[in-house]
Amino acid sequence: MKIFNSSQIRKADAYTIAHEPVTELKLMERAAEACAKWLEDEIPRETVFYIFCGSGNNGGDGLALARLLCHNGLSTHVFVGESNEQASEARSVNFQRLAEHPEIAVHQLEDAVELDFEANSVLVDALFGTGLNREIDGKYAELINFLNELPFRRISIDVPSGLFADRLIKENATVFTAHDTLSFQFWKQSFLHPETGAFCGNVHILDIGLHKNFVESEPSNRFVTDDAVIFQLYKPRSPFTHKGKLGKTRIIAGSYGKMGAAVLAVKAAVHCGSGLTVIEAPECGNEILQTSCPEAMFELNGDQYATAFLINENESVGVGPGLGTNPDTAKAFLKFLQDCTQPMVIDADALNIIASNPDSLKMIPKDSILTPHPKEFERLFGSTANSYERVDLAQKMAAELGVTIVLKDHFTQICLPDGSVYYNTTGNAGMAKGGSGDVLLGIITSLLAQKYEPAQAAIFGVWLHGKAGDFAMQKSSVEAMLPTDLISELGSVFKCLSEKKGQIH
Ligand SMILES: NC(=O)C1=CN([C@@H]2O[C@H](COP(=O)(O)OP(=O)(O)OC[C@H]3O[C@@H](n4cnc5c(N)ncnc54)[C@H](OP(=O)(O)O)[C@@H]3O)[C@@H](O)[C@H]2O)[C@@H](O)CC1
Ligand SMILES: Nc1ncnc2c1ncn2[C@@H]1O[C@H](COP(=O)(O)OP(=O)(O)O)[C@@H](O)[C@H]1O
Ligand SMILES: [K+]
Repeated sequence: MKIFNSSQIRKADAYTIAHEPVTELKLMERAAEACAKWLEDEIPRETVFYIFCGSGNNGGDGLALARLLCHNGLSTHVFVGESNEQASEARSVNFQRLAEHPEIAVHQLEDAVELDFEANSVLVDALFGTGLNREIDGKYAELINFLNELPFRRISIDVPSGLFADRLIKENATVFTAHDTLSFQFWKQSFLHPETGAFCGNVHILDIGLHKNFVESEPSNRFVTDDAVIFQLYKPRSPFTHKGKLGKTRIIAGSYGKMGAAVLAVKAAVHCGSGLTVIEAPECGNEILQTSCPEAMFELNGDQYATAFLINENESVGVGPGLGTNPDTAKAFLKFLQDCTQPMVIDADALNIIASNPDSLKMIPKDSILTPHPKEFERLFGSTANSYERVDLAQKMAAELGVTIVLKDHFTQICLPDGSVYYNTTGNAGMAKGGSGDVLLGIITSLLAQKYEPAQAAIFGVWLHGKAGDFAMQKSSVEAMLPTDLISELGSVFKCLSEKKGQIH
């Protein structure tokens, strides 16, 4: 799914109105219908809805929503400002149509502070959407601050009021803090970054049928990895395959005291379908690795830490978890980096060694995949003021170096050598536990061995990793789930994928 900025979203709207054709009023009705359906499916019927409507079309959505909810027998209050006369025609018509339902209580926005809210209230924010053009202050800020303190579920229509669709806000800016955001047609960039996404709660993208021709032809180099992308990438196994056709994965990981990282990476590689898997590690890991993952072959690269790296053609290499940064390991790794020509997956201490030897950046084989967390990224490429600038820098560096950079985050960003960026939306806070990144390295390297193109392996691997995390969370909790559970859940994720792919073809 493409990510569009505010002006592109306005163009999508206008294009749909002109080419479907459909009136602005009808499009607003579609948006309100989609919200009403979501609310009726998800929220108990005995709820009282309080809908706060601004002066633009976001407010118009709120007014239409109030009418639809009331029409379906739900208890509804709306709040409007004084400036209804400046509104668009579609919003004005929806304001007038409130009269069809005299049971809808209509209040002034400033009266909210005096109101006795019912115990079973839900607050709906239709104050500002993609038309926000400055920070919120004055009366609107007071109202939003008041609503944010009330002990009720809060739901935003299209965008939490106070957030811009496509840029950062100032620290301490006033923003409606939503538990859920019902947004139209596209993910907005601000939902995907921690500084702004934290205001959105759970995001639900509702289809309102914006014109397909516009979506296809309008350029964007930012995407969200959606199910359509994944179904296209996933290659089901041929029944006639054999292990020799499913690639050889080499995981180079582990040192004394950090052998768990190697165990997690190699197990993830095996569970992700690698035909043959080798774990290259120091002697101190031999017994641990052979016992915990008998499916993998063991090859020695040192005593307590790696001092030599083996190069084998026709293998896909994933290097770094638990490797350590002993000077002998660093020296051997840099030589290996220089001698290798095949794309590889580079994580953790291997990235730290590169960061300490900046000249080695240009030795990274083209099409390799780097998987830094934010701190590792900073060590490699320098600090940035915020996550928006960080993804811009990652996008630039990926293109300059001809590599894929997997910038690990809540919504991990996969920056490809062609300059495009894919945001991943699977995964959850239960994965914020040492070892989750080691699992990711194993998954991506395994896919690379199975002849997924590097960019595909990165996009698909990050999605699989997050999806396995979501399955693990359902069975356990964000607190208790383990990186090991991600590996166990890979089976269920592939099962779902192959069943769904079977239904499509
Ligand atoms: N695109 C689509 O596909 C569809 C879009 N739809 C909906 O339309 C929404 C976009 O509507 P929109 O363009 O009318 O803008 P919106 O966000 O309601 O606010 C603009 C108003 O706010 C004002 N204003 C701005 N900042 C302010 C501030 N800080 N403090 C105070 N005032 C401020 C500004 O007035 P100004 O003061 O600048 O003259 C203007 O009057 C979109 O989010 C979605 O919900 C659906 O109906 C159908 C499909
Ligand atoms: N809050 C979160 N939401 C979604 N994914 C997360 C979250 N926290 C961590 N992750 C994922 O878990 C992994 C952690 O990687 P990393 O920091 O390298 O861990 P480690 O090196 O300890 O194994 C990344 O893939 C990251 O995207
Ligand atoms: K809103």
